Amino acid sequence: MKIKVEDLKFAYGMRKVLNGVTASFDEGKIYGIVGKNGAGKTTFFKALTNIITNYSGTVSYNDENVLKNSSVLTKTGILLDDIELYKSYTGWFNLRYFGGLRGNFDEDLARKLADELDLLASLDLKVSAYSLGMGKKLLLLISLMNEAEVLIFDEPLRGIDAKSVLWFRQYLLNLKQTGKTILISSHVQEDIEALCDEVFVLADGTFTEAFDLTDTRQMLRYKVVVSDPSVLTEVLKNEGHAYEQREESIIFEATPEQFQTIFQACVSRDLMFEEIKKESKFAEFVK
Ligand SMILES: Nc1ncnc2c1ncn2[C@@H]1O[C@H](COP(=O)(O)OP(=O)(O)OP(=O)(O)O)[C@@H](O)[C@H]1O
Repeated sequence: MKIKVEDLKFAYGMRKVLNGVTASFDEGKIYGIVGKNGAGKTTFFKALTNIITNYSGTVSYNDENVLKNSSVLTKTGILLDDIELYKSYTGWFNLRYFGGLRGNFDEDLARKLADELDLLASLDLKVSAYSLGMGKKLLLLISLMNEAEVLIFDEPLRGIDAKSVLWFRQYLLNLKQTGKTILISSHVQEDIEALCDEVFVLADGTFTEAFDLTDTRQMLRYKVVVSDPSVLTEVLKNEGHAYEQREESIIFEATPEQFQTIFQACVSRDLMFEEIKKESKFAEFVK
């Protein structure tokens, strides 16, 4: 399903949070929404899913306005941090209740995924006895229960163990292959890099930057330590790259192809690279 957002504006009282967000999200892709604490990522997701409705602008799924036809949301799975589970009931109760709210509940699928997430045995316990990570895994399972066409995850991997993070990443990449539309917010650069095709930066109420992570010509930020910085800085100058020297490191921007040219020019002058770190430029907006 294609999601289209036009000029979305929303305020909590006097506090403007979304101030004219326009974007569209296609099938078969994973989108990252990043931004500082309080930038409005959760609020944006709530507006996409009718948890917040008193906004101006439009949100449509396959050209159906969600405010006018909320039934399109039966095809949406959402994980938000602040969904209140029934703590005095078991994991199974919560899974069947919330997982089944929007349609058929597939007990076999629930059991299979719970097993893969090492949560199966704990589903018989009351949620009040869950650790933070177990609660998060239960929320993850709930969001995956209704075979949604659109999946929206607010910080889905915060607090869960490394094995489950890898499991969940692979699960999402498989879902993407089946044509789902997936949005995810995260403060973890590796999760965004491993999962997302495109990244939008939310700041001051709008998307201020967008990065296409599938573009092999994207500019990366390199941070390197070399045996003789003067050789590298000379090569960078010759190749027309600005750079910054910070303690031991030299920092500059280049595409992977440009980096190869710089690297070869340096190596042919016997320069040793002691450390090479690279990161996508979006990384500065994630933390
Ligand atoms: N129910 C609420 N009532 C009033 N203000 C709220 C409410 N929920 C959020 N806000 C405010 O709206 C702003 C955006 O919050 P939101 O939770 O959407 O940000 P976020 O980008 O998801 O942040 P984080 O990265 O910390 O999760 C913040 O200033 C927050 O204090």
